[in-house]
Amino acid sequence: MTDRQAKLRFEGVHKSFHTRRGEVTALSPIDLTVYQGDFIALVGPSGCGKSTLLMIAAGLEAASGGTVLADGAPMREPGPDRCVVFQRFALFPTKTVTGNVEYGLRMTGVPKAERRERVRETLGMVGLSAFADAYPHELSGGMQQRAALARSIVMRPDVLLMDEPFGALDAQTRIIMQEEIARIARDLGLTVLLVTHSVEEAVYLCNRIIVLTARPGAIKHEFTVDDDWSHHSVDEAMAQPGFGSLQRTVWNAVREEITSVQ
Ligand SMILES: Nc1ncnc2c1ncn2[C@@H]1O[C@H](COP(=O)(O)OP(=O)(O)OP(=O)(O)O)[C@@H](O)[C@H]1O
Repeated sequence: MTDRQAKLRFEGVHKSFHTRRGEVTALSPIDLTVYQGDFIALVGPSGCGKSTLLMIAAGLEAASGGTVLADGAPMREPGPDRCVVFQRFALFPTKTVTGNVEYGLRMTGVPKAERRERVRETLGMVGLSAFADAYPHELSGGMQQRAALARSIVMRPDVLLMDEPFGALDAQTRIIMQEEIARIARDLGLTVLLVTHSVEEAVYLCNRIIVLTARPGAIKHEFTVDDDWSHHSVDEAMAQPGFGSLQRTVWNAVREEITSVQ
């Protein structure tokens, strides 16, 4: 039991797609509660429904059944309380970094002076202050992903949904971004649901790791991460014996599912 507030709750949520080749069941009924301050990873074999669950949480995909509750109320559509960061940066190419980051605030009617202040503060947080007037094509991949992250966190979402957010980045940039999202999540007290293929990333960033079975995805096992590794740098954390042993345990659970369909 916990007295932390439930920000997002999946109750018997399942999903099938009707395709030309017949019905594809992506998700078996999922029961999962995301509490305030959780940093949860969804890991599992390719095609097990991780992104589908995230899209349902975002309101960008409809569940075939079950209920999703956002802050206790049934949720049916996208809202500024649940922002998504995708693997591909998805910035507006014709808007500057400032224009991109302030877009959601503008759409929700935040007055100009407050918008400018919040954008300034957020760009500082993600290390992009010097690039406020740059256009996406003038930025590196890592900087574009910082801008995409800024565009989400400027909204102070109840739940930040991230789908392989560092998957398109080079290995070095990825490590730096992992350390930065850990710091930002801590500073802002964010609640995060993260889809990742990297068990290492999950152990480093998360307090809960949900392993899904091969498709149709069901919850196979939930691991609790007792140590907050994200206070260390990634290389320091990985050097600790407890980190490696949890990483191996989680990976074995994922591997079991991958090999079950081979
Ligand atoms: N729009 C769609 N129409 C038809 N089938 C879909 C659609 N979206 C997803 N699927 C199917 O649902 C299943 C789950 O897909 P999903 O992308 O959620 O998996 P995933 O675990 O995120 O995969 P990966 O790790 O490879 O990104 C797959 O079999 C996929 O082909």
